[in-house]
Amino acid sequence: TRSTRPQRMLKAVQKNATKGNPESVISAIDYFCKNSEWAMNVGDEKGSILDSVVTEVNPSTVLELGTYCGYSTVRIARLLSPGTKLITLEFNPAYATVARQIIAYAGLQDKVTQVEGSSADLIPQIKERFSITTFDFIFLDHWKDRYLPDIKLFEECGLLRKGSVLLADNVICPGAPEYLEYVRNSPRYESRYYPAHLEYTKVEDGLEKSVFLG
Ligand SMILES: CCNc1ncnc2c1ncn2[C@@H]1O[C@H](/C=C/CNC(=O)c2cc(-c3ccc(F)cc3)cc(O)c2O)[C@@H](O)[C@H]1O
Ligand SMILES: [Mg+2]
Repeated sequence: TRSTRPQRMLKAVQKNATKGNPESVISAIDYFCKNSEWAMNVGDEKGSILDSVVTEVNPSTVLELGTYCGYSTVRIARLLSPGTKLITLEFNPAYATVARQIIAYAGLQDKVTQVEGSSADLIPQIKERFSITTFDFIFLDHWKDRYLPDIKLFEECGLLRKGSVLLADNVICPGAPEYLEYVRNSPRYESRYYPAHLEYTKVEDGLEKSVFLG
């Protein structure tokens, strides 16, 4: 049977990137998406904004919702201080399998805890399963209509502390209007929009950074 796009992306990484070199893995995926097949990775332009926010926060505890093929997982994990781990949630086993191989090719498997399942089920289990009290940094890039319910779940489960930073992809395209309305109007968040473009296109998109105020 025909391969899937994630499988073709993995092949491109194995062919064009250098094992153990995260930068080359990122470049290989961006090259594949620009020259062969578009895919919904955060991409290089928004990825650079992601890098700058991660570097600024220098988090000890990180959560990513929506691993997909692991592109943003690699971008984040390569910037983490030694001993820091990132938890990434993905409920599609086929995507999780590709991501595992791409993260391993980058040599970052020791900095990443991949968890297979839905954020709705997993978020309430995180404290206990991973002995986490709160997250310093959360990257939201899963189903756009799940951003709002999941941020409310973070609040309910006590996973946010004063200063926790949430960064959401695609707040313009495809868009997350209810999420934006919430974080921009809630007195419990300080929000800022980073304008950019939809990955590998000229279409307007951007990232929303929201700091939990406690
Ligand atoms: C039930 C919600 N909980 C979840 N828990 C765990 N993993 C989840 C969850 N939702 C979705 N996922 C996974 O996250 C990924 C989904 C991401 C959804 N992203 C998008 O739809 C998206 C879509 C676009 C886009 C933009 C313009 C277009 F014309 C076409 C597509 C661009 C992006 O950057 C995107 O992130 C998949 O790997 C999916 O299996
Ligand atoms: Mg996205």
